[in-house]
Amino acid sequence: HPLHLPLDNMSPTMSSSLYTVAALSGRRASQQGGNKQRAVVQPLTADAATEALPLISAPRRRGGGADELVAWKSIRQERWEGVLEVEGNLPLWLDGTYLRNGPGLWDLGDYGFRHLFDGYAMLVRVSFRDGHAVGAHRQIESEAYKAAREHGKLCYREFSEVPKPDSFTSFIGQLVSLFSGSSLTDNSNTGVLRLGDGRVLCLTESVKGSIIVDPDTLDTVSKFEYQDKLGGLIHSAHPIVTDTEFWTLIPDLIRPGYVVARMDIGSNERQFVGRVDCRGGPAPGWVHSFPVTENYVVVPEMPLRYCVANLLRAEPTPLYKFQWYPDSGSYMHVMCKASGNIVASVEVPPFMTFHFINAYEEKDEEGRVTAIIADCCEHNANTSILDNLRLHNLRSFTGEDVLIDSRVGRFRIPLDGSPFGELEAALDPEDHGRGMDMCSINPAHLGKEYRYTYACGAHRPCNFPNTLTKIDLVEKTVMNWYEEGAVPSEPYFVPRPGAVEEDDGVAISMVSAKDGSGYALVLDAKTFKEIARANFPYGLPYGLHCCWVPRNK
Ligand SMILES: CC1=C(/C=C/C(C)=C/C=C/C(C)=C/C=C/C=C(C)/C=C/C=O)C(C)(C)CCC1
Ligand SMILES: [Fe+2]
Repeated sequence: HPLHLPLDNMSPTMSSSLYTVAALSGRRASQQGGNKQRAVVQPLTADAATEALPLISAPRRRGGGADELVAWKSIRQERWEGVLEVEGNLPLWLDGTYLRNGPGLWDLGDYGFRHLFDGYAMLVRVSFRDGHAVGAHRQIESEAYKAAREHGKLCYREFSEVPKPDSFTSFIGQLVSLFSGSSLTDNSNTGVLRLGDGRVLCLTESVKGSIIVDPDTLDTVSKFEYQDKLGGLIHSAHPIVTDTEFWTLIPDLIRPGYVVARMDIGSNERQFVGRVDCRGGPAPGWVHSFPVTENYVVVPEMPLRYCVANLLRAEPTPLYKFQWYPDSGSYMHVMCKASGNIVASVEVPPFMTFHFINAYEEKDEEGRVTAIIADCCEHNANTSILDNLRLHNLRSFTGEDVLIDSRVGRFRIPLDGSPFGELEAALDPEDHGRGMDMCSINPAHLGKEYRYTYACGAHRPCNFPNTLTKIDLVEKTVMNWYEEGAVPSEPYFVPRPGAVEEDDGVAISMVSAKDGSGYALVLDAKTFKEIARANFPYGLPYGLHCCWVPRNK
């Protein structure tokens, strides 16, 4: 029988199973002897489903928005789990769990957040076995999310939102807590990765927003506490992770620069490797991600720099916590992993990137390293991409082509002491619709020469990347997947066990469809054709980064 869940993303034609978490109203909680809001897990019966109250009362502020895409709608049921209906044939070797993190809840009562990156983190899981799929989603229980749920208002400083002080004393308190880091969010809504020791870690750019989750139950297990003295309140949201190592970048806002640190897998102790001093000022450039090669760490310094004044501001500025300093220059630094020494520091044309794709060492005929090649999703040095990602803009597509152009930006950083590096498009950006972000590669090629990247591209006119694209960086050719009105997330490459060829595997993306439904799309990475889709019984909000947890590993 169809269940009437309080979930506006629910497809009316499908039934659902398993759990709901209902936040009890004050009335129900006090009947049970408590006076705070409490969440309980209960088996989902038809009765429970109709009785379950929305976690945070429904936002009415947006004025209906019947034609609003499900990709940009909050999910207000904390968790769900159930068997997914599969169309097509899932490969039998696909045995494990795909996890995707991202913002899932952008509303607190009648108050709607403004930016995509503000939403409270939600994990999506699709577990594949024997050609079947089980899906689930669950909110991450960060301190920021729990406090918002308990008090019905924002309590921590998010990407663009800042708690409103209710008195002068609390304003002073907030300033003090900003410097100590205690008011910074731990809303871990950006990445998810599997460490070589099996722990699954969710991340954002605050160090305290590093949270261990259980990949099966999606339980929030604990904070990932660094047991070292490196400090730092913020770090890159994309550490580089292999089976044995973890590399991270910590921007230093006091003495503008970056600390490069390395951690052994199995440990919680980062070790200082080296430091890069900024060549431009007044603060380090934003480092959402960075690339590595086999022997080097590449530290990007872009003119979109952290801005302490904007970090302190109560209202978001057009560039949020950042400021664009075109005269400060753009640089790429290269650090030797073994010694921590800087082996190159070159000036490059201005750039704007969130995501590095990969990097590798270019060698001459004698095998000497002559240059570092580093590829990224580059937004033509245009910071307006941040404005593209405001929820109002995402929710109001008028048919006008407003998505900022992007390309595969390829840096060449010479190691011969030359002062300048190059930045050029690695292929004609028209081939992927001048849209390019949310990339993945075959992890076996991390830091090494590689040929393929999978990403979101554009079918214009659009206001957001709306295709999936496979880019052959050697042949400079592209294959695209597109479905009208669909919003696909990062196509995550999962290699077939035992594969030899770089593109032998699948690319998995979660799609928020135009009709309000949602599904996990499985593309053959070689042909880039759909081989199966696993349908969720409700629409999924857009999400960010993914990882793969093989079974029994
Ligand atoms: C910047 C500070 C903070 C928070 C930073 C956060 C949450 C950054 C998140 C960045 C993301 C998710 C970037 C993703 C980009 C995606 C793109 C361009 C997608 C394109 C589509 O295909 C705090 C930690 C809150 C405070 C300190 C400063
Ligand atoms: Fe990212």
